[in-house]
Amino acid sequence: MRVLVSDKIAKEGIDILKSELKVDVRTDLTPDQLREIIKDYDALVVRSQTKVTKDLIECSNLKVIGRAGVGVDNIDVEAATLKGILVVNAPEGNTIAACEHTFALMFAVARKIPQAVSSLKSGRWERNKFTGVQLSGKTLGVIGLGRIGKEVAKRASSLGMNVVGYDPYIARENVENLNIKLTDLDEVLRTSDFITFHVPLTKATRRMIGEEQFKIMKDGVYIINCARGGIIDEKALYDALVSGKVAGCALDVFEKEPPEDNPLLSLDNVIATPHLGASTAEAQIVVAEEVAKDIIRALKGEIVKNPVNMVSVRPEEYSFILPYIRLAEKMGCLYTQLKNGRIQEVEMIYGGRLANMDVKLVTTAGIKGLLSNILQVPANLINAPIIARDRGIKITEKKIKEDEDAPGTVTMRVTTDKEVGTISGCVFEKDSPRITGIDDYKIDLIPEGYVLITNHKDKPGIVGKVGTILGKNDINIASMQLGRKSYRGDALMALSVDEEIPESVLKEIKAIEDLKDAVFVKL
Ligand SMILES: NC(=O)c1ccc[n+]([C@@H]2O[C@H](COP(=O)([O-])OP(=O)(O)OC[C@H]3O[C@@H](n4cnc5c(N)ncnc54)[C@H](O)[C@@H]3O)[C@@H](O)[C@H]2O)c1
Ligand SMILES: O=C(O)[C@H](O)COP(=O)(O)O
Repeated sequence: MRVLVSDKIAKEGIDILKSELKVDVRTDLTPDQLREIIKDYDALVVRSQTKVTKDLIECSNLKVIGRAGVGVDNIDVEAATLKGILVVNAPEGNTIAACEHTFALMFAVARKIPQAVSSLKSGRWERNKFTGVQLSGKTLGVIGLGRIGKEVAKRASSLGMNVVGYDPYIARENVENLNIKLTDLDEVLRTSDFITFHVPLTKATRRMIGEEQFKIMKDGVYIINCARGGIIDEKALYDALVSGKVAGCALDVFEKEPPEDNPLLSLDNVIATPHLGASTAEAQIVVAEEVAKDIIRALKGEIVKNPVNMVSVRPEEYSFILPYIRLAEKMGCLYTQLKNGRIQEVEMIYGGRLANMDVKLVTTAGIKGLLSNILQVPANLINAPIIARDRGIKITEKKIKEDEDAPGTVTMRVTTDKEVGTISGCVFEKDSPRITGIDDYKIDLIPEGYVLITNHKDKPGIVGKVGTILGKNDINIASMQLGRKSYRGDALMALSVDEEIPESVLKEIKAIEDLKDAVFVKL
């Protein structure tokens, strides 16, 4: 497996990649050169510089794209998802670095440090020119209270600042102990002396601050943006800086990076750094290591720690849920081999301990299994929900919260235009998945290898006839499961066999009297 690293990441991450994969580090590539070679790689590792466009994704054979950092706005995640490419990032490693850089910028803009340094170095001693403002006692507006925003708020309080925050997506309890007044955007803009941004660049946050928002702000406000260029309209910011509405501004990020002839950089009251928020030795080691480990996990087909476009599993539930992920996929795979009809709805029903867990990945695995035998391009854990949605399949989850101490059970209830069918399963002991039911029949089948499933009348002789035909054709039976609805009523047999059953042999089996149907499945 080959990995291309196209932005500079720490050596520690490269070493981890090299321990298992063939790694090329090429930080000098033009977009055209990258496009030319990308088809030869299974994985791509980037920071914010490489633009992973739809076009690049479409001409690649990538299985995973790793972002050594938080923001994935340089990656067309939607295009990757549609192609079934996993995107992973390293969201926690640079939180403190970005938070500290925010304060570095806040102090620097408040005390005009860069301007004073450059004046002094050019031989001047201009003490009167560089009087600053104090942070203590001022109100800091924090827009976005995720990992970085919260760390900023915490430290601001200890500097004696009053903190007001805006983040419509977090629960109040999440910031309860942080001494923040959580309020609406207008109030934050109206009451703050300093405003700092910690939101991702999304459709909703792009230009969330423009001419109208500057009008609401206090005269002489200071702006710090260590999140993403594009969140603040740069033209409106320029005008506000020129008019004096904004006293000073500190930018680490720009709408276009590197900024070419950006008029903001010509203003005395603007200080700036070239996207250095995450650039500490410590943060770079952690993000490089994190992303490298996830790249290896992804290429091995293991569950990754920081998926961007796949539902994740809570770390504490990981080892319990993992065998159910495999089981659900087998259940889906069995269903489509066993039954016909256009799938309209899939209900995943969870019981026992599973009913208290986040089981989205188990559901996704079930859908992946259902789609696995019917599509040209195979479904995977990334694109299965999208493929299902595009095919008009409704997916629901139900949790039965009785008997929470019992082992987890999962039932896949599939509605097609012909019938409603169910497959049930359970994981015995530590890692021993079983199919425990097909429709109303109770069985105990290890979902592996080749299985012959028959529907027949429960009467003496039928099982023997099937066995004779298999024996005659040198097909070895590994195990047998029988389920029946009632004595001498309808019955189901699941025979695990060691060899593939050819169509001609299956035809012979189907011709047995009182045997209604026989299907050969591969699990
Ligand atoms: N300058 C740098 O080098 C640097 C370093 C790290 C991160 N960043 C940027 O900082 C951003 C935040 O990082 P994080 O780790 O704190 O991310 P995070 O996901 O933990 O936090 C983002 C917060 O923004 C909130 N949010 C989203 N949309 C919003 C909206 N429309 N209005 C208000 N709040 C909204 C979310 O609810 C979330 O709480 C990243 O997306 C990245 O772009 C920059
Ligand atoms: O989103 C991030 O992680 C930061 O913006 C850091 O970007 P970088 O890895 O290009 O420094």
